[in-house]
Amino acid sequence: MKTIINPNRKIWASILKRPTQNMENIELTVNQIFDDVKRHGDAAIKKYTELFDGASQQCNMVTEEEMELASNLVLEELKRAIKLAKSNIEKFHQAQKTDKLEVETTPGVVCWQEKRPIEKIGLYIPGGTAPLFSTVLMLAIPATIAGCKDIVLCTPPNKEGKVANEILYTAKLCGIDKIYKVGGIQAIAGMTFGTKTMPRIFKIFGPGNQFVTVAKQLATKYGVAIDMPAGPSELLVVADQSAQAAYVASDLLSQAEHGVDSQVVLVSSSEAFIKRVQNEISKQLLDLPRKAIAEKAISNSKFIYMQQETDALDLINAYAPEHLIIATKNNDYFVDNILNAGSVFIGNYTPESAGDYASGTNHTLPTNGFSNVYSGVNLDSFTKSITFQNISKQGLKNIGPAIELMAEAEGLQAHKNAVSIRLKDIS
Ligand SMILES: NC(=O)c1ccc[n+]([C@@H]2O[C@H](COP(=O)([O-])OP(=O)(O)OC[C@H]3O[C@@H](n4cnc5c(N)ncnc54)[C@H](O)[C@@H]3O)[C@@H](O)[C@H]2O)c1
Ligand SMILES: N[C@H](CO)Cc1c[nH]c[nH+]1
Ligand SMILES: [Zn+2]
Repeated sequence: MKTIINPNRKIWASILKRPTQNMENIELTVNQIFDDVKRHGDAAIKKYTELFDGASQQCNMVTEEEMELASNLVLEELKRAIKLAKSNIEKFHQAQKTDKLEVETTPGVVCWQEKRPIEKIGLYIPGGTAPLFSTVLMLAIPATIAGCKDIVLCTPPNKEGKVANEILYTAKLCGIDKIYKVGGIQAIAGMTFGTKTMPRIFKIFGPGNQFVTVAKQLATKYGVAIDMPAGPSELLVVADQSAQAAYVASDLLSQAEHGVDSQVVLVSSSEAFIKRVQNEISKQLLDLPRKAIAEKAISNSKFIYMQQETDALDLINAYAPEHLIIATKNNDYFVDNILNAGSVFIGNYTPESAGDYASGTNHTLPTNGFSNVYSGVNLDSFTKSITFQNISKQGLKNIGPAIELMAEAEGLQAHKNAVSIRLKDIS
């Protein structure tokens, strides 16, 4: 683990490049699978499920009996933990509901905006290297609060063609019953085109590996919306001597264990502190069941000494991390000035894992620098705003002449006429 000392701004982009695989190869695979699923529907999905997940299945839908059985197999203690997380996630997302916004812009001209749910949505739950049942909570809860009606869930099966009990239990708890044992690119393609067994949906939500993320991006070319690119997990920690090296190491490892292409970064104004964190990482790694994955991700990670807080802030904003932990003497400076981050965790007692599971915020967040333009999943992700207006006779008298003038100046006579014909009747 090497420390980079006060890197020059010119090399920020190159040192902070994400450890993604060759995207061109992935795009090629994604295009081929999309084409195949578009032409051959379920048969193609079956073929790729066998190829990538090693599962041979006759039916790709989870049955009611499977749901029931799975729910009975989840330990009561874990069920209680899931329910606590559900309650907090519900509270935070319920509070995101906003009232109807109404403004009388000119006397007699009333404009308002109302939110309506997206009708048909698809939730992708990662399951390649770990069955992320917490993601079911993060997607199904806001979808239900927003009022989405047709919800399907896709997740990869294991080699026996089964989905983890915890995913099925959590889905049942959240009222989701249309579950497809399909993952990866083939799941995204299935929801994009629709097949005999899978419906075509309007918007796809959820995180995934690079294959899933590139597939979601391709889905947009076929008229399906997506929440955002939410790929391999990332964490940037900015910490100084006031932080606990062991805590910081545990946070960095928490995101490193997601996958070999995860990226974690430490920025600190103390070289001695960085050294302590690196030593702690080496120690803590030894006990991790996913040691090999975390070790590979750590090898791609960056430890950066930044003498000046102002430079550190600029670097963080340029990197636009998915998660940002702030543990410094001067937390307020970073909190007040951060521009680009998916979700921020403040102080020594706010591990990033809290947001992954149970504090209430959503863990489906933009990666790969996209937090400079995208928000993480929230209640609004599941709705669209419709504007309405109702203009009285007096209202049209008030703004009509301005509309007539503007329409004429744009050379759009029919637009002007639509106002003039009414004004003639009123006056
Ligand atoms: N950004 C976020 O909000 C967020 C949240 C949770 C998890 N994540 C990330 O989600 C990812 C989950 O990844 P995962 O792999 O465990 O599960 P996954 O479900 O995303 O992907 C597994 C699927 O990938 C496909 N696949 C695997 N290798 C392939 C290949 N060579 N060619 C084509 N398809 C292939 C298979 O179909 C497999 O079912 C991790 O990278 C994790 O960091 C991100
Ligand atoms: N850290 C992931 C988001 O990048 C979310 C997650 C789910 N389970 C554990 N972690
Ligand atoms: Zn995580």
